[in-house]
Order: sequence, then structure tokens, then C-alpha cells
Amino acid sequence: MISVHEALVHLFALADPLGVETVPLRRAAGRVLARDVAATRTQPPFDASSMDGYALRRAEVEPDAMFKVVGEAAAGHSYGGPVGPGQCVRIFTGAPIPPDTDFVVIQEDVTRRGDLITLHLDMDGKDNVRPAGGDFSAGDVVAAPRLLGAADVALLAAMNHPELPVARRPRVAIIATGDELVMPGETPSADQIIASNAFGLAAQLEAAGAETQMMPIARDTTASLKTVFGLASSADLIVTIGGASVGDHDLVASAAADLGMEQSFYKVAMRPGKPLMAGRLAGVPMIGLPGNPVSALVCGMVFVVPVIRAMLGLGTDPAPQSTAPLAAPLTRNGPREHYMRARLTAAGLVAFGQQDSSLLGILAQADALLVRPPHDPARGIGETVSYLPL
Ligand SMILES: Nc1nc2c(c(=O)[nH]1)N[C@H]1C(S)=C(S)[C@@H](COP(=O)(O)OP(=O)(O)OC[C@H]3O[C@@H](n4cnc5c(N)ncnc54)[C@H](O)[C@@H]3O)O[C@H]1N2
Ligand code: MOO
Repeated sequence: MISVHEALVHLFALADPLGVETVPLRRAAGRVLARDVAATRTQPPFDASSMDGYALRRAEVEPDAMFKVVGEAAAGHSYGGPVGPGQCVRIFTGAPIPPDTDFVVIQEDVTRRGDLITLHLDMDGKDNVRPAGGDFSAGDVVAAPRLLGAADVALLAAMNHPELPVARRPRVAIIATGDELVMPGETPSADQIIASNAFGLAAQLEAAGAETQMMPIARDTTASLKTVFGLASSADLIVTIGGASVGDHDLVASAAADLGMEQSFYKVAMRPGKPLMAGRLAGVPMIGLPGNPVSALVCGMVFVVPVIRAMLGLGTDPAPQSTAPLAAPLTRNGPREHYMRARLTAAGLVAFGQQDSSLLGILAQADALLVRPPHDPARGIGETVSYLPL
């Protein structure tokens, strides 16, 4: 059995970054910027007022000074005329600062009668001018790779990019396997259950930026598995669920081997998730997840999501861990790295008493996977431990 770290190294070796495609700005959120993008303009493009008030010369600002209003500047409507000594321009937020002026007095600090304003005694010295280029200048770069969030999309819009180069989404074929499985909404026979894992996995991988395709459920025969593998051959990544262990009906590895799979590894020293396998099947990276529902989703988070991120060009990093104190003690860990379902309380982490890898209800209640290294000794309240936030 190899370690989680070694398994990730093997998986990253299988995960080649995909190509680049252009998408409209409206479709760019959640995508990964694939090339550096430079601003085509400067923002603001002119010195602009940050307040509603009156633009005038700083040198003339003093308590009780009077000015004559000679024009108006609003956002989208500059005032182009001259502004002489003792004169000012009515100005609104976002408007270009008129030539000859360099200071905006907010209207709350002014008394206006007709065309005349008088400055108050207690005004502050702030000029309320946003300098040209204060946000960004033409040529400033948003560097790739970058997972684009709402602020990035707004920034790139302001830089005047109607479309963006982004990494193509990895297309993941998800294959659930097992004679006992029927799809949600169907009526299972007495010895059947509902295929749930593929749905959780699809949600997990789509959130990480993948496109997923749920393949027909493969039955526990070599012929059925080979047929479904064939349907998945155009994917960027094939993920199977179940049939990975050592039982007589666990046929995923042998069916894949018949089809020429080059195996990278089989079995990882982790809990849950031990019977994980990976390799390349007709050129396509393939990851075989264990069937137990919690095992499949933990392996999805620990292995498949980092592979998706690598394919998107986001680098080869393990799922990020945080640390927190323990709020309840832990007994010593065995030889496998243990990902324990836990609650994150104000006092710290509390692992659930039940850790069986079939218990989706517990996983759904958990806020964290508390990570125990192999052979970790017993731990007491207050000790710092690592966890993956859920
Ligand atoms: N003798 C041994 N038996 C087992 C070992 C072992 O080392 N020696 N390992 C155990 C561990 S650990 C795991 S994990 C499981 C993994 O087995 P498989 O990957 O072969 O999974 P299945 O047998 O197909 O299914 C296990 C369990 O999960 C249910 N399942 C499967 N697919 C789905 C799905 N898509 N949605 C919902 N539930 C699913 C399935 O019905 C089984 O109950 O092996 C242990 N055995
Ligand atoms: O690895 Mo299994 O995933 O312990 O249940």
C-alpha cells in the first residue's frame, strides 16, 4: 500500500492540463483564466470626483470663502469651460474634475444661495478627487492561472474584455458499478439500493470546475464494465465507483486490465478509501474509487478534486488543510491515514463516534474531515489537529 502523498504524486503524473477556449465574460465566473490578460484602458480614465459637491481650486479653500457656480459636471458629462478665480463647478460623483480645479467640497459643507456658495467653517481638507489610474492602468495584468470569482469578472469587464481565455473544463465520465444499484426515482427490488455516489461525486467535481457525464450503471460482469468503459472513452478522465475491492464480484480492475489499462497503483494506506486504484486506459486517466459512499466522497475530495484542479492548470496541490484544537479526545490511530468525520464547534473539533464508511447521514452532518496521520498517538482536548473543511 502506498501513502496518500505517493498516490497524489502518481495521480498528478496522469493529469495533463487541457487546452484553452474563449468564453463570453458572462460565462467566465468559476472558470480558470488560462492566459495573462492586460487592461486595455486606465480606470478611472480621468481625475474623477468621489462626492457630490462643488469643484474649485484648493488654493482658494478657506472658511467662509464664496464662489460663483459657473457650470455643471455629471458622470458622463464633463464641464469643458474655464473656471476662473472665485468660480466653481457643480459636480457629481463620477464626473471628470473640470480643468483648472483640483478640489471638491461636498455639498453638506456648503451653503448655496442662487449661483453663490459659501464654504462652512469646519470643513475637512480632503480633496475628494480620485486620480486617473487609481484603480488600474492600461497594461496592468491579471495573471493566469486564476479561478475567476465575481470581483475578477467585474475587474476584467472594467478592463474592457468582452471575452476571456479560460481552461477547458475537464470532461469526467462517472461510472457507478454494481448489480444492486438503481437510479434515484426507480423502484428497487428487495435486494437493491439507490445509486447515490455518482450524484455526490458529480456535485463535488462540478463545484471544482469539471463537466461530468453520468454513464449508465455498469453491472457486475466484465462484459457490462467493458461496454460502459467503451462509452466513456472520449472523456478526459474516467472515474469508476465500486467493484474495487477483493470480492468475486469486484471486477473493475480486471475488466480495465483486459482493455489494456496501465495501472499506476492499487490500494492506499488511508481510511476510508483503501481500495483506490488509478492508471491510464487507452490514453485516458482513470481513477477507481471504492464503492462505500463515504469512501467514494472522501477519495473524491482528497484525490479527484486535486486532479481536476491540476487539469485546469491550477497546480498540483493536495486539498488544503486547516488546523483546530480538539474539543474531545481521540484514541490512537492505526497504520492508515484516517479521515474522520467531525463537527467543528466553537470549542474545536469533535469526531463522530460512528466512522463506518457507509454512513452518508453522518457525512452530511460533518463540517470537517479530521486528518489523523498513520500511527498518530492518542490525542487530548486542546491539542492541535489538521482537518479538511467540508
Ligand atoms: N475482504 C475484504 N473485504 C473488503 C475490503 C478488504 O480489504 N478485504 N475492503 C473494504 C473496504 S475498505 C471497502 S471501501 C470496500 C470497497 O469495496 P468496493 O469498491 O468493491 O465497493 P462495492 O463492494 O462495490 O460496494 C461497497 C458498498 O458500497 C455500496 N455502493 C457501491 N456503489 C454505490 C453507489 N454508486 N451508490 C451507493 N452505494 C454504493 C455497495 O452497495 C456496498 O454496500 O470493500 C470492503 N471489503
Ligand atoms: O476504505 Mo473502506 O473505504 O475503509 O470503507
